Amino acid sequence: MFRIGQGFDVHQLAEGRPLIIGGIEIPYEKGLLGHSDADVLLHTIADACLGAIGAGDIGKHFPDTDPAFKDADSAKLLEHVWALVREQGYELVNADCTIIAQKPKMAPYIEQMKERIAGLLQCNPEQINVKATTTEKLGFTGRGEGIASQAVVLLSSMK
Ligand SMILES: Nc1ccn([C@@H]2O[C@H](COP(=O)(O)O)[C@@H](O)[C@H]2O)c(=O)n1
Ligand SMILES: C[C@@]1(CO)OP(=O)(O)OP(=O)(O)OC[C@H]1O
Repeated sequence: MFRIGQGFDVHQLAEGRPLIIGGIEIPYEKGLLGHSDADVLLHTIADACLGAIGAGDIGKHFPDTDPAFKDADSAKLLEHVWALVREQGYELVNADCTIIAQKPKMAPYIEQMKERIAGLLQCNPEQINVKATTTEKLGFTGRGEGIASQAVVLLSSMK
């Protein structure tokens, strides 16, 4: 049996924060603001996984009102979500993700992100695709006010 899920997330860019996307720290003048480390890409993958198993969203599992998740490492949150997926007997077919950011250039970091995500989802980097696009300077992403991300995951049942 196959199950599909999708995720979408946005975080604001702010000074004085590290920019962490896909579990990788990217050198940049600003970072993403959130209750956690605000890793917008890992959040969308977690949401897509939760969607695929019909388990709600990351806000339900890791409320932003809970001090336990203040400055949380999103890689740990995704590992927890992935354990739920595995408990239900699913494995990853593939994940396809898009980072929507005017700046900085993501291309130099894409391979590292794929490897990090594959490690978290216990699969091969070939099963993970990460893309990036600008919005041609249009909208909040185009003005550099924030970064968005979306992801689709396909799971298959091992039963
Ligand atoms: N933050 C970004 C945005 C884009 N890229 C790469 O540039 C290509 C062209 O982007 P357009 O928005 O002009 O289509 C895109 O396909 C990515 O390869 C990037 O690395 N980082
Ligand atoms: C990850 C959590 C929890 O620390 O907080 P944020 O980093 O603010 O992220 P968001 O995508 O807004 O929602 C999920 C959260 O509850």
